[in-house]
Amino acid sequence: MTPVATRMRPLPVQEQSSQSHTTATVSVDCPAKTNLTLHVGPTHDEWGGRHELDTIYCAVGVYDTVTATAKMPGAGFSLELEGAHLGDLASSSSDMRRNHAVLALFAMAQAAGRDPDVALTITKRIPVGAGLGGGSADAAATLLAVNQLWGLNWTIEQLRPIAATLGADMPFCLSGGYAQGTGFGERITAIDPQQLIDQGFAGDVLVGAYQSQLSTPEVYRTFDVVGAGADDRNHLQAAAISLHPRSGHAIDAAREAGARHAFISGSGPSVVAFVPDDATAQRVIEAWRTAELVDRIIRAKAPAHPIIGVTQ
Ligand SMILES: C[C@](O)(CO)[C@H](O)COP(=O)(O)OP(=O)(O)OC[C@H]1O[C@@H](n2ccc(N)nc2=O)[C@H](O)[C@@H]1O
Ligand SMILES: Nc1ncnc2c1ncn2[C@@H]1O[C@H](COP(=O)(O)OP(=O)(O)OP(=O)(O)O)[C@@H](O)[C@H]1O
Repeated sequence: MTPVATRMRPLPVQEQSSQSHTTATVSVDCPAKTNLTLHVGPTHDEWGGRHELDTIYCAVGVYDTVTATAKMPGAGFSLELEGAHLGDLASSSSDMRRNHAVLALFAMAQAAGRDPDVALTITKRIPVGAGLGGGSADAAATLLAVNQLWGLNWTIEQLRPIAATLGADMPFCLSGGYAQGTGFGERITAIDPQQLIDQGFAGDVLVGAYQSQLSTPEVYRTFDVVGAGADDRNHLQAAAISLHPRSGHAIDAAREAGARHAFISGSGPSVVAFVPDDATAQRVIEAWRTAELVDRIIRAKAPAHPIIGVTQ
């Protein structure tokens, strides 16, 4: 499919400069995330009603690219989105001021005491509303890019509290790899990867993606009613499958075709399958395609990490 470029509506409350003054451009490739385990506990009022989590995050090598370019002082910000699969971000009712990358830019501007005079471009490859943390990846990429663009040199540990104000997954997305998340998902602890690698949670991954999106709050609300399946490492899996049954069939097919692990990614509806070799990958792809159990298949590697590049 030919990629479409969507230029977002200009912000009415701020003057947009037609001539941006480029001092530097920083591009960050930020990977998607999945949850190798996701244990969901009770809700907490002090977290805005969010649930207590104990999760093992894993970054998966499907990357969005966020490019940040300095603009003239007072020029304000701009946002451009590119990509073949923009989901509800392509809708005319999508408000760019609510885009996670823009919220991240504003959070950095506030923390640094600066104006958000930055042009952002997001090349989206992570499916939207898919349980793959695409918005969180874009926010994390923006924090990393602006940190570099403004020469702040803040450490990841200094950036994490800013990321935590934006969402549960964002602190993890700053570093990628594997990590444990507790609290509402925002408290990140390093873990020894060897056991996960030995269990087959590394190497080749197939992502089964869908045109339809699932709303994360709706999946949590459904979980509150249906609970977790007896053997589910991801407590949101039964809720996501009840809302999107094709994902359940895709999990069954991937396991039958020899995937070492196949599960709902986060809040779904995407399915992630870890495969031990190329022959198994081909069998899973064939099974998914023949029965039309997914709409799109993305091949990737895990674990993955953000990549920061300064182009000027
Ligand atoms: C499903 C996961 O991706 C698993 O890592 C996360 O729990 C959700 O991550 P996220 O989208 O970054 O989450 P947030 O933006 O903080 O919250 C979105 C919504 O998800 C629900 N939510 C999220 C995190 C959490 N610990 N409990 C929740 O109930 C709430 O309805 C919340 O309003
Ligand atoms: N930069 C962004 N990329 C993707 N979605 C965004 C972005 N900014 C805002 N959103 C909105 O956030 C919603 C969730 O999108 P996202 O791709 O982050 O889903 P998700 O991975 O299922 O989220 P979660 O992290 O809650 O599991 C979408 O409805 C989308 O409109």
